[in-house]
Amino acid sequence: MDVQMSVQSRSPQSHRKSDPLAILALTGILIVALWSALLFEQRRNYEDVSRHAWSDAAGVARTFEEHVARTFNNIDAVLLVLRQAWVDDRSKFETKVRIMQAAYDDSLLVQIAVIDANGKLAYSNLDPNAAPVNLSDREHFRVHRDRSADELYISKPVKGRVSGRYSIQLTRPILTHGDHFGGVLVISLNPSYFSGFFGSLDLGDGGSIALIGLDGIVRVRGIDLKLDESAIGKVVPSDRPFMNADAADVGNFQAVSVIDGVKRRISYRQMNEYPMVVAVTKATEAVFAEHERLWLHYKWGAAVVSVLLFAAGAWLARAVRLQYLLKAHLLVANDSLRTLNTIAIQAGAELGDKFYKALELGCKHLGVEMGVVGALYDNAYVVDKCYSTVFTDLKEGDELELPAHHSRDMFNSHDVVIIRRGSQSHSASLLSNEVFEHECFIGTSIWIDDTLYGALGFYSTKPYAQEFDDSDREFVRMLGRWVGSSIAEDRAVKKLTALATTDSLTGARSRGYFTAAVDDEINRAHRYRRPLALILVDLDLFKRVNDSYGHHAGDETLKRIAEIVQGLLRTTDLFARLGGEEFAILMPETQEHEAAIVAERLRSCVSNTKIETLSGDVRITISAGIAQLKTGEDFKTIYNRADSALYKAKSLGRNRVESAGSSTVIGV
Ligand SMILES: Nc1nc2c(ncn2[C@@H]2O[C@H](COP(=O)(O)OP(=O)(O)OP(=O)(O)O)[C@@H](O)[C@H]2O)c(=O)[nH]1
Repeated sequence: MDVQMSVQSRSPQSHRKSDPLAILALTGILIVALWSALLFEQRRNYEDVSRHAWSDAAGVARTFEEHVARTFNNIDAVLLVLRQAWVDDRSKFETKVRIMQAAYDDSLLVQIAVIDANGKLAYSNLDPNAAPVNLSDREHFRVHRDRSADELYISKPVKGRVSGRYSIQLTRPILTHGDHFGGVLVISLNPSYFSGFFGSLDLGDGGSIALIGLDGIVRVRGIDLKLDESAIGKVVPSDRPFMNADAADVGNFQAVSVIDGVKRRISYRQMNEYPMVVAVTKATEAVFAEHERLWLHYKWGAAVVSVLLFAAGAWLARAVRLQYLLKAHLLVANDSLRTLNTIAIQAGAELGDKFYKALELGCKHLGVEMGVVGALYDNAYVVDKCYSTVFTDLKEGDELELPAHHSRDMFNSHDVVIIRRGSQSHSASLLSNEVFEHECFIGTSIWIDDTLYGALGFYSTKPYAQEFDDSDREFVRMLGRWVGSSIAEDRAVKKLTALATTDSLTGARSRGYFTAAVDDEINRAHRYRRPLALILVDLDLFKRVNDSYGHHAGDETLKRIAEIVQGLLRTTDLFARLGGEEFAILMPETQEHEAAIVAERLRSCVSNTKIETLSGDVRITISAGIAQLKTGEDFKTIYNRADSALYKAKSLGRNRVESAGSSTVIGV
């Protein structure tokens, strides 16, 4: 059978790549979205924290300013009262000083002192008998003496010669007799009073408060709830906004401290009544510490989620891609099988040809060199068909050693088995290595109605030429089923054909088959002018057998006689039961006298045979009429002549052979 078949290669030409890519793109978008949302949230949170930090610092600065102003106002009031007392009555002055001391404890009040017009210490509450040290170099003394205006002066912090402590000095001039400069009244305040005032307020690590003169000199600086003595008297850089005369009275800025190098957010307020600025600071690092800590957690969390998302996306994309590949492979395999089926049906292929085409298709599809369909008998594996591009010695009927391991697994499991050289079960191969040095194998058992028939296997000599995948597995499984169903179909067709062409009782050809075949033989005999003889055989007095032994014995007799006749004929002779107890024998290449010899032999054999039936032994004879095909004769006429000869044999007493005889027979 010449069957043309186009087989697609195992690699599908195209498959949908867009979906796996879309999954990856979606994963990428999700990751970008996650990070965008996170960055947005981080920015928002940063600005929130920043805003709160500014507003906290501004609030504290406002309160601090009020506190300082209130304190300065109170102390100024005290200065006025004490100055009046000093001028009026010394003892009254000392009484008021004691009252002041009691009212303002050590936490605020460091010293109350009076300097006379010559700059000599005239009084100190710390040591009423103190030596009259010269304090004319003090800033406040010079200011009051030179200005001669009655105003409060807040001097730069100094370390007291008497107290030995840093203090902020609030002073007023003493005016006598028509506003003449009579000295200076000094109240020294403890800077810690200001720095410690905010002990209950949390400015965070590195947060500070400061009182700074418009001259840029630090009066007080408290940091981490303690007075920072080292900062007292330091000059702040001139680039600070509050140092600018045009700057707003209230403001915020960020700068690195010249004192400790820490970056801070600073909220300042210029005091209304005094040439002072209050500044509240928060260390930038401390402000954002919590924010940074959270952000670090979020970053790690997002990184982990991103990695997981990516891994899940990649896994999904790969799974989808494999799915598409598998589907594409299976479609190719399915198409190939459909092609195979169509071709096989259209061409009315023989089973062997079907096997061959299936093996050819399998080899091309899988990219291997050899395919074998074999049947399994007790202890042997017999080749039904082999297709090979490299090896041709293996042919139909070759018997192979019964395979071990992998094919046994295959036979046991109904499933597809894949073997690669080096794997454990390779050692015992389906085909010994002397026959075919194969490196990899894929095969499946063939089952017909739950009965093991054999196996379908494909082999490659190339070591890792093939990575058999799930689609190959499915392809071989489908091909195995196809081969199995082809065998089953072939068997069914043969059975049906046999049923239609054979007489079910005697096993001789049926009347229908005989009638169809006889015309072909007659035509051939006429065309090639070859002799053709027809013998009609009829059992003698068969009715009596039925009557005497029963119908079943009659059947047995018919069957036995058919066996005898069939056994004495050539294979080219066509023996058929025409009906009842009448048989016909069409004998190509046979002349009438030769047919007569055969008929005589049949007659003799039957008459000498005792036919054993369940009802007893039957003895029967046959009569035969013979005719040889004449020129231009058809079946009907040759039949009639043979039938006449048969009639004659019956008439002449049965158990006889009679020939029609004719001078015009062909093939003599
Ligand atoms: N048991 C059995 N009997 C059959 C079958 N077909 C036909 N017969 C019988 O064969 C007998 C034929 O009888 P007849 O036609 O009278 O011929 P005969 O008895 O053989 O007599 P002659 O042909 O004249 O020798 C009939 O009784 C049929 O019933 C069959 O398939 N089985």
